Formats: sequence, structure tokens, C-alpha cells
Amino acid sequence: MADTSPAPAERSTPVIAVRGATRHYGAVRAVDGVDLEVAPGELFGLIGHNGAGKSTLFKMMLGLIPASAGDIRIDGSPVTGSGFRAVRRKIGYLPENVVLYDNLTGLETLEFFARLKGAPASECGPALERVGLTSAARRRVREYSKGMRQRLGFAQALLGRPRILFLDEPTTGLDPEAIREFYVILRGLKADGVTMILTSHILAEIQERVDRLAIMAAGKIQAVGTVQDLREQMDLPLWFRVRLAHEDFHHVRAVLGGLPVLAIEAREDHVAVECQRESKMVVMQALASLGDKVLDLHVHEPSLEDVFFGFSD
Ligand SMILES: Nc1ncnc2c1ncn2[C@@H]1O[C@H](COP(=O)(O)OP(=O)(O)OP(=O)(O)O)[C@@H](O)[C@H]1O
Repeated sequence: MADTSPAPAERSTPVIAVRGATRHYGAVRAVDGVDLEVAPGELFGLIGHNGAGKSTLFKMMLGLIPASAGDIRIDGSPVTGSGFRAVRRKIGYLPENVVLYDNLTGLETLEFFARLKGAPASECGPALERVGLTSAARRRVREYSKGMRQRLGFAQALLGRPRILFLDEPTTGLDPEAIREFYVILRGLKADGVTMILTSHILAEIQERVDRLAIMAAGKIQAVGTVQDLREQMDLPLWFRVRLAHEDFHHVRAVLGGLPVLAIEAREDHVAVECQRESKMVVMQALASLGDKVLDLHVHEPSLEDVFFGFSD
């Protein structure tokens, strides 16, 4: 069969390409030799403790803070060069602390940002609708809740139909329903081919939603890949939750005897069996051999939080 996959050069041309990016503030290495690539249409997550360097890296990637060293290109254009002006028009940015004017209404706020960006005013109403603020469009921002302000900030980032979105902690202050709606919007943007990079502290929230992510600590990228890649790199153990028909815990012990398990523990209504990833199938087969003595079997993979603490501590 003919290979219809893109040529390597085409496939590997990143929208965001960061090489050796460094930013020092006196003795503080806020960003320290970062290499990072984000592919076209990718939804990429950047996670890290407070002070890890995420916001500084974001601002460097946007050309808002000059790098002490390194090379940063967006859509092939260096962020410090004159050619970046044209690229900037394709970018939407939601800063960590979006500055809003309390005396303006939501609609006036967007009209103000639209003028700054050179985007048509006709986009403002639909942008407010997209983030669920239509009914609050004529209320002053001073009356907005934290979550409403955050949605308004997101709406301004969408003005000008950006092809690349930088979202710094976009879900701060949003309730669970608003977070879900926010990711529905991101999925729609992704379907349109928009490239996105976002930061978050809520690991459970981004674990199922980003294509790839990077863990940043002390200004450096500690690990990058899919959540599954990171689990494998970390080589954290996984565990089985085994629910038995009767309390015949000794059957589990017997069937696992001699196998490379790390722990077997009887808990309230189940038995927990811990093993390394490479032993997963042999342990599973042994447990399955118990037949109808087993009522239920569940495999628990390490969460992104487990992985994160493994890499960033
Ligand atoms: N203008 C500045 N002057 C001096 N130090 C700075 C400046 N901006 C950032 N830093 C330092 O750089 C480091 C990285 O900060 P940064 O805001 O990028 O982290 P972050 O990962 O975005 O943190 P958070 O999750 O808390 O937003 C911190 O030690 C911070 O104190």
C-alpha cells in the first residue's frame, strides 16, 4: 500500500519552536535552557509548581520578554524579528492576570480589545456568546464574578480568529461546568486546526485533555510527552483493585506466588495488588485464572499527579 503520511520535513515543522531559551533575573534562572516544540493543531499543556517559569516562558514565546539566550520561533518567525508583527496577528493570548477596566461593560471591553488587535467589532458579540456571557454583555466588569472576568479574558483572546492560542491558567476561577464548557470550546478550535498551549495547576483537569504536555521545574523542562509517555518514563508502579466473591484472600496470594508483585494488601472490600508495568500482563493473567472467584478487576494507572511529583520534586 502507498504511504500517504506526510514527508518527515512537513510533519516535523513545529508552530512553536524553542531552543535553549534562557531568562535570568539576577541570580534567578526563571527559564533555563528550555527546548520545546508544539506541532500544528496540537493542544499542549505546560505544568509546574508556582515559580517554575511557565509565565516567563509564555511571555518569551510571545516576544514580550527578551530572552537572555536562545532562539524562539513562532510559525518559523523569530519572536524578536520585524517579521513577527505579521505572525502576532495570528496569536491570541490570555495572560495569567488579564487587565480589565472595571468601568467598561463586557461588550465595550471586547470592542476595546478588538480595536487594539485590528479585529472587526462584529466579532465581539459572537465571542461573548461563545464564552457564555451574552446576558452580561451590558453589565460593567466591576460587577463580574472572578469566573466571568476569566471568561471575558478568554473571549478577548479569541478575537481576530487566532491560529495559535497561548492560555496562561485559563481555568482559574471557573466552576466545574465552566471548565467543561471551556474544553468543549478548545476541542472546537482544535478541530479547526488551531494550535494551543496552556498552563494549569489542575493536573486531573488537563490529564485527559491535552495531546502532550511538558513538566517544568526550576526553569527547566523535566519531561515532555503524552501522559502515557511520562508514566512510562517515570516507570511508576500500577495496581490492581481485585474484588473477590468471598473473602478468600489466600487464593490471590497463592496464585501470585513467585510472580514479581510489589505488594498484596487486603482492604475493606477489595485486594490491592501492586506491580511494575512490565509485570502487568503476567499478574493480570494470574488474577484472571481465579475465574469466578473474582467479581471485578480494575487496573489503576499512576495519575498525572503521581507522575508530576515524581518529576518535579
Ligand atoms: N520581573 C521579574 N523580576 C524578577 N524575578 C522574576 C520576574 N518575573 C519572574 N521572576 C521569577 O522567575 C521565576 C519564575 O516565575 P514565573 O512567574 O515564570 O513562574 P510560574 O511558573 O508562571 O509561576 P506561577 O505558577 O506561580 O504563576 C520565579 O522565581 C519568579 O520570582
